Amino acid sequence: MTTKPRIRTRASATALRKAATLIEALPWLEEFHGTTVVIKYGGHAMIDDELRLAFARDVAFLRYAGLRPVVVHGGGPQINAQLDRLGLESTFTAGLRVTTPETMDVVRMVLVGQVGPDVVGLLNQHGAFGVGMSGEDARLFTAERKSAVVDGREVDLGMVGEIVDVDTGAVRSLLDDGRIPVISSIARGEDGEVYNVNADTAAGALAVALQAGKLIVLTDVEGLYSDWPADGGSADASEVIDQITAHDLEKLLPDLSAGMVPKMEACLRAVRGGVPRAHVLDGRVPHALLLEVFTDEGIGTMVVPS
Ligand SMILES: Nc1ncnc2c1ncn2[C@@H]1O[C@H](COP(=O)(O)OP(=O)(O)O)[C@@H](O)[C@H]1O
Ligand SMILES: CC(=O)N[C@@H](CCC(=O)OP(=O)(O)O)C(=O)O
Repeated sequence: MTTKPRIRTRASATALRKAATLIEALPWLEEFHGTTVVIKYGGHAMIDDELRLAFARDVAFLRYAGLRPVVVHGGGPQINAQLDRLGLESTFTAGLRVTTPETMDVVRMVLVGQVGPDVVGLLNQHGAFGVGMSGEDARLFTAERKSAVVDGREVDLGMVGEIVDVDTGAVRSLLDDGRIPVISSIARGEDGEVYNVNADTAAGALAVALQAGKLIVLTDVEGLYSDWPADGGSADASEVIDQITAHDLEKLLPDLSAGMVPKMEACLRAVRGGVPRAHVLDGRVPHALLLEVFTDEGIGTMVVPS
């Protein structure tokens, strides 16, 4: 007895929805194919195991989709934990860690020896992509000592650096080779000293030097709130700004508080330096990166040129 071949004439509603989601990504795939995207990875998304796996999948997805992702990682909470174990205090001024030479050793050890390799390991579950680099390697970042101005007074921050030069040679070689550079925000000075650079700042400087198509900063809030801390004390009472021009952001900067300052400064620096779009996204949302890059709505706050 012969059996008739089964012909499927109708796709299920679920299958059609899946196809619609995939096809929604087509214009974005066309636009961003070959584009360099600098991603600052930090905050809560780095601590939660599920979110770490989702982040690695997203970055691998971007790479397989033909983009050129570069990851600059933070690690503030991990540095705090290590300092705590060693009985050393964590002190911040204007959102930056006051860095004694002793603290600098810990910062370097945690970022280059622990957090960076952890991110590389996650990415490499999806292919031989992740290559860790410190900003000291191949002269990626050159820094000068930076101080902060608080209430009109200059305050010494110790070994905190401000990036004055970026040599993108090694990062470009890795990208051309199909790798995903994973960068720790440590820099060497012309004076031979090692400096601690805020990771948001480092990501912004790198995005400009690479003339990236996007800078994406992942953090632990939905984006830039118009009113912080919100009236009523809860983030729910405040609205997320979905888009802001560099001009308007510059006016807003003096009113922002500590954690958001280096992020929004990095976005401003990137956009003013020729990066067409900079985003602050909620790293607590699984697959926030994919939602931003490949869907029509986008999420978080987008900074655009004036
Ligand atoms: N206007 C604002 N909108 C959103 N968050 C803000 C704002 N001002 C200050 N913040 C604070 O900035 C924090 C993000 O900075 P930070 O803690 O340094 O993040 P990360 O660890 O991701 O680098 C938020 O969790 C929030 O507490
Ligand atoms: C100068 C300065 O503050 N450097 C940061 C570098 C790490 C970082 O920026 O980590 P997050 O992005 O997780 O905050 C620090 O020592 O904590």
